[in-house]
Amino acid sequence: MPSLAISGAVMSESPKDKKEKKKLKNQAAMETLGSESAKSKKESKLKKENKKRKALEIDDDEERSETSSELGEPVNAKAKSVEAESKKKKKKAKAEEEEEDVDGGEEKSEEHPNAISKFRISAPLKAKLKEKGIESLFPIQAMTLDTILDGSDLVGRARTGQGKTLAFVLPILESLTNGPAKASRKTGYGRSPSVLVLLPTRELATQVFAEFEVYGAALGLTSCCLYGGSPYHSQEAKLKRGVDIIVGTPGRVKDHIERNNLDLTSLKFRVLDEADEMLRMGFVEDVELILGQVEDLSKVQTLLFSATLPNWVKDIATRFLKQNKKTVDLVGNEKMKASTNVRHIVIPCSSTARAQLIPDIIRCYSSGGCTIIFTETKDSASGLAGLLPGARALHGDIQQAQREVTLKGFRSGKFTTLVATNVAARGLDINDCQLIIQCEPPRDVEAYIHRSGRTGRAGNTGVAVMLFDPRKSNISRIERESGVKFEHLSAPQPADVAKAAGVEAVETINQISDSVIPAFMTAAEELLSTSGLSAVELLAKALAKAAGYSEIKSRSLLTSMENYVTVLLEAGRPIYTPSYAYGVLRRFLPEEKAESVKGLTLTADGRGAVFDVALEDLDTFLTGQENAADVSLEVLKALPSLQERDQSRGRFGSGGRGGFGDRNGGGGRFSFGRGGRSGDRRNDRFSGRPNSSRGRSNTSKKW
Ligand SMILES: Nc1ncnc2c1ncn2[C@@H]1O[C@H](COP(=O)(O)OP(=O)(O)OP(=O)(O)O)[C@@H](O)[C@H]1O
Repeated sequence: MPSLAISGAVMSESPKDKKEKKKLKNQAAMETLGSESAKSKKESKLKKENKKRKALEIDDDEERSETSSELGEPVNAKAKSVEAESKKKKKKAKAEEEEEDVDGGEEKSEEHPNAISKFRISAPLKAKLKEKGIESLFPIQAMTLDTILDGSDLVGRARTGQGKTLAFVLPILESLTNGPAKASRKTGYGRSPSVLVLLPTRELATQVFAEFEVYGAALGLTSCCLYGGSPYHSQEAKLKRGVDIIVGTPGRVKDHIERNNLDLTSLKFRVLDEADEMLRMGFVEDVELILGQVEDLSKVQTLLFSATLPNWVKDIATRFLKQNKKTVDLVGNEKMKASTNVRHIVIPCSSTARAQLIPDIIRCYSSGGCTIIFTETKDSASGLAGLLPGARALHGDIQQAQREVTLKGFRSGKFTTLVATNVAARGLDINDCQLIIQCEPPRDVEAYIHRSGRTGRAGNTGVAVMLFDPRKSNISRIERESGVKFEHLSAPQPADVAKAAGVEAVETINQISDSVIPAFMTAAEELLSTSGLSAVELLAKALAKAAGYSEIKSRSLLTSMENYVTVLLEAGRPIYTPSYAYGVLRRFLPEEKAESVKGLTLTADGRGAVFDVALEDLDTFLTGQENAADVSLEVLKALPSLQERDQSRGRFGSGGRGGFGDRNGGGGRFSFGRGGRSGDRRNDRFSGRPNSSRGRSNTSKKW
């Protein structure tokens, strides 16, 4: 089973790597000494380990049996047969281990099962991998390398951040220089490319291109990146000289074909990276045109990789990949589809409270690393970036040159908060990205998986926080479809955040030179004698100032708005509708006070309603309830389970009086929600299925 391999490789971290390095050193020393016995011992050990490694890889026979069926199904059938097979293999591996223990097994436990020394990777590439700190292959890489090198078409799926890029980069480079594609690939000045990699976004294209540049250079191969928004001239010049590998977005690649700059007739490899996204964006026709350029389909290998392969992608795989394609699916039918290295948190928050809340979330969850915030629209990305100190926006309306500057600045740590649309959701690999914040639930589960997967990469951990408005969002669908078990938390309370800030402020004070003391001594003494506060209290105030606090506000649990508190209303009988709850409030409050509550939502048990009350009105509410029979109001410390949007609709319909619309006409309460009341342009690309009728000019504007 795939999971066998996952556990082996993903866990490979520093202590083990140190051991591996030591082991490799030992091996090198043995070879230098020319010790025949050591050499033969090593060879026989390598043979055995190769066998074991093979046991972790896909089985050719099993794959053959699945090739004619559709993409989604083989995984099930395969899972069973692989499970039986893997039991056999486990037994066999155990026997081998015991055998090795007899003849010096102490070495065995130190070497990683997927150490790069064990793979068909040539010396220069191995050296480059080591230079980049890569000593062993990740499971998706280990399980696909031989298959690709041996010439098969392949569909590869692994969770975000598990190294899918190198899973195609390495075997392609090897095949072109030492493998089957070597003999027939074009060489020399003006050569047409051997490899085409298509991806959905410019940022991702640049990133994958960089990998080909680094590893391709080690083997003397050249690459070119083709994406829109950048001048044609330099791309044309490069193509004219001849390159081996093209990485690009469909629109610009198509443009170059139409301008006769690009000849794709003799490709050896075609890669569709994040194919589902590319097709969802409406690039189907472009992709078809591009893939259709190859003259002899039997001579080209097609590879398709993504962390998500929605069912409809199987049609695409059937159309573009050979019938006998192989499938390596490390997610398969496992419940959890999102990254397992990420803590998935949801916090209720109204759109109006986001800008106040997000800095505190960053303070509490970013561990000092960088944060990507996802918004649904370009306007809200720009708007939010403007409100958050030191943040920058990234979306499709920003000039390409500026997009590149922004991403470079973010990667290099010049600023630590990026506010982006889905343009940054796929594939981007940003070092030290600790926290993802989604301002509202995305429309589909794939977007959730990819966005949250911008953290917790390559075996690291991270946190993904999703804000949601319980009255408008349905997070249980995302939870169900992604297999994520959300941690339901309330917004960090300002007092808690301030405590954390106090610790930082102590550091700041400690760093101040003692030389300042004499100058401030007199003022300090005078303050102490006149303020009526103790020295510790005054010091606390000084720390607050150093941390940027002049007061501590309260924050509601429900909408996360400052200076509001969340209250539970019960009326001695079930509360079935919001209008009934408003009716109860009007029994003991003036009309305008009853109408002033924010975010009124029914509890999941149907016994009450929760809402936010302005701190200044709280007394009026609490005193008022005493005059109403059977009514109780309780200021909440934790939020109870609430009814979600669909639940309420299903039960009560959506159009009734006092429904979940904004009773105040959109002002102040959730006024930026899904209905687009704010006039904010919403990205319209998630139509759920690829829309071939949408033109490129249309789609290129979406983010
Ligand atoms: N064998 C390896 N050992 C250590 N690090 C690796 C290895 N392979 C890849 N990485 C690193 O893991 C990170 C994630 O890799 P990559 O971007 O290819 O993931 P991915 O599976 O394509 O993710 P996504 O689905 O989000 O696009 C990168 O920083 C990459 O350099």
